[in-house]
Amino acid sequence: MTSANVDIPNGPETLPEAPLRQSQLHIPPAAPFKNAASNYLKHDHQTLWSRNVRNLVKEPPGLVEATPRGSDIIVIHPGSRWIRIGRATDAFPVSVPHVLARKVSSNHKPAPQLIRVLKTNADEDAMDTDEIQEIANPAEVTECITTIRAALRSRMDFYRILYEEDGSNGASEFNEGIQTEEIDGAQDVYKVDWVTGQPDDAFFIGHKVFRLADPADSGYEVRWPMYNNHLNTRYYTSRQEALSDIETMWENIITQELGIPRAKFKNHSAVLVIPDFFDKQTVSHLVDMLLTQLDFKRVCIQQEGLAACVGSGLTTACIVDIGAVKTSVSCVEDGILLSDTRMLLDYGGDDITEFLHDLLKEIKFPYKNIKLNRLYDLHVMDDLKARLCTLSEADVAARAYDFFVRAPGKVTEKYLLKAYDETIVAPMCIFEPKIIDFDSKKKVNPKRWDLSNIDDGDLGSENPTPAMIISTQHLLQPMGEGRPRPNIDVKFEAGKLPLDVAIFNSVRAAGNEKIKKFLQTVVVVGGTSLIPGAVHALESRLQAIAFPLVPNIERLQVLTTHPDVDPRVVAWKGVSIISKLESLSDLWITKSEWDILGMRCLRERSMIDRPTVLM
Ligand SMILES: Nc1ncnc2c1ncn2[C@@H]1O[C@H](COP(=O)(O)OP(=O)(O)OP(=O)(O)O)[C@@H](O)[C@H]1O
Repeated sequence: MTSANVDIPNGPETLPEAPLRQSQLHIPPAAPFKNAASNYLKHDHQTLWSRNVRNLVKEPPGLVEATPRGSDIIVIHPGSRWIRIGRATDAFPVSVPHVLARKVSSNHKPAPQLIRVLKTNADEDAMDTDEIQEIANPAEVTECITTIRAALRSRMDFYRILYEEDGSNGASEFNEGIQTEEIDGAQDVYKVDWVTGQPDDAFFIGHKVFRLADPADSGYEVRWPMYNNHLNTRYYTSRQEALSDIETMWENIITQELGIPRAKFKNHSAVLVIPDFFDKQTVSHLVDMLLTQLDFKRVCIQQEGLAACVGSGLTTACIVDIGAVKTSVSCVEDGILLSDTRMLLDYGGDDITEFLHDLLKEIKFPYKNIKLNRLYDLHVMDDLKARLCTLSEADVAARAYDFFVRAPGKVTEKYLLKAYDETIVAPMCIFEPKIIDFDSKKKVNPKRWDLSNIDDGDLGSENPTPAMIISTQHLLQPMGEGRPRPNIDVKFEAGKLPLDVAIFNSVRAAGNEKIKKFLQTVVVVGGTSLIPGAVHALESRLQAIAFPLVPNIERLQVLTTHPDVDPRVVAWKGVSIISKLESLSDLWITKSEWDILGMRCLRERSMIDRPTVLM
């Protein structure tokens, strides 16, 4: 509106301003602060969350009491190799290999297996597929093995254990002369009942995939949909494909193993256990799938580190979870996982399996035709790893072992094998990870994944944590006067750190005053922590790092779970305990909240950076 006082030169004739107000609505002046008495949106109970929780618990009282608390809660802990799943009231979860074999059309391009071998061991047969693409430089590999052996020898000298210079040569000579023994099917108690896919078998899941004779020949593709802390972007051609496999697997496992019909999923709640350093996009897709496709009543998110801490009966500890593909380190203090302390290491038990395979080939492994991209051969090597490997120097000795190869359509073969220090050199790679070919672990395989179909989340959406930044500081130093800082991928570089150094950096990131507290309770969990001697191996190395650097440290202790508790399921167990707590009622995400708030729910409805009231 033009003011009457303003003179507009040569403008239209202006009328004197009418004595009217701009609006007939009464706009009240702002209330003086001291008189503000409204409680609107000042209390938790007024939020959408609380209203929804109140609505959810408005069930007939008889119904609430009829079943034990937690019997309608399903705890799902997906990993790269295993998924653990069960009702919160179950003593133990069902453990199923997290793998699916899906029928594919005949013109489907098979997925690459990405198994790495040493150049000396690369066999011609394997080379004609595009699987074994990552071949380590033999000179570098030999140098790394020499470094590991030197470290082993100095530890054995320290413990006054004799190292046999000729141990591996002796084993090699023994293995060269080995004859196989054929075992009659009737006498083989572990004989495999091989299955071949029928035309209407669209897929196989879990243990059955290992019994599928020649999946490729029968038109099936074997897929592991999770890898590390994200969807398996190295293996699939799209995110949707991976999610659809996960949905098929989870639905089948819940219906068949837990006996809950699909129609009753809507009466159940799901707790999803996610990695400490999780990939936001992956978590978002999984929550969406649980609420939208699988139709669960509500979903809650818990992090592995906190879960393992609770499962170990502690509220404060530094948790080290050594899995198949990844190793996570994080500190939990009074029921809060300290985000700054999270470390995600890019190695695990599978690297030990591969390295053991390489080392055994060097000493004339008697089963010459082994290929780790065949599931039954992977099983042979995994089994040998579990029986042979040790991290205790006192166990190093030239010993003979037997193992059986059960291949489809063939008679079972029994082999003898002798090994010396290979049994300790292989698992020592977690302390000397230079031997691991990290470049082959890069997230996206450009041969398979449509790069135009990628969003930021598929390439990792979380920023590096302070613990990761501390770990790579030496790489970030300016090279000299006026020279720019190198542009490095902090998460990737921090993922290559030796386990003992990574743990020390994690506790350092908690702050100087807390270092001693966390070093007093370092808890090792995950499948790979089952290697005998792992606790002492870690404790002695951590002491060597921490004692000179931390003043007045009295005690440094590495623990594992109680012998009765399987370290592979301890995180699941912890979540099953948390799920039954009263305090969890604040943390459920319902479908309607997810529809309105989406990813915001993850921030506001998870225990990430929030204390768990353990009562
Ligand atoms: N007795 C054992 N000795 C040595 N290693 C073992 C033993 N039992 C299992 N493992 C190894 O533990 C690993 C599986 O551990 P776990 O079940 O914790 O992994 P995951 O949760 O599937 O994987 P990730 O945490 O990497 O996503 C495999 O590499 C397996 O070979």
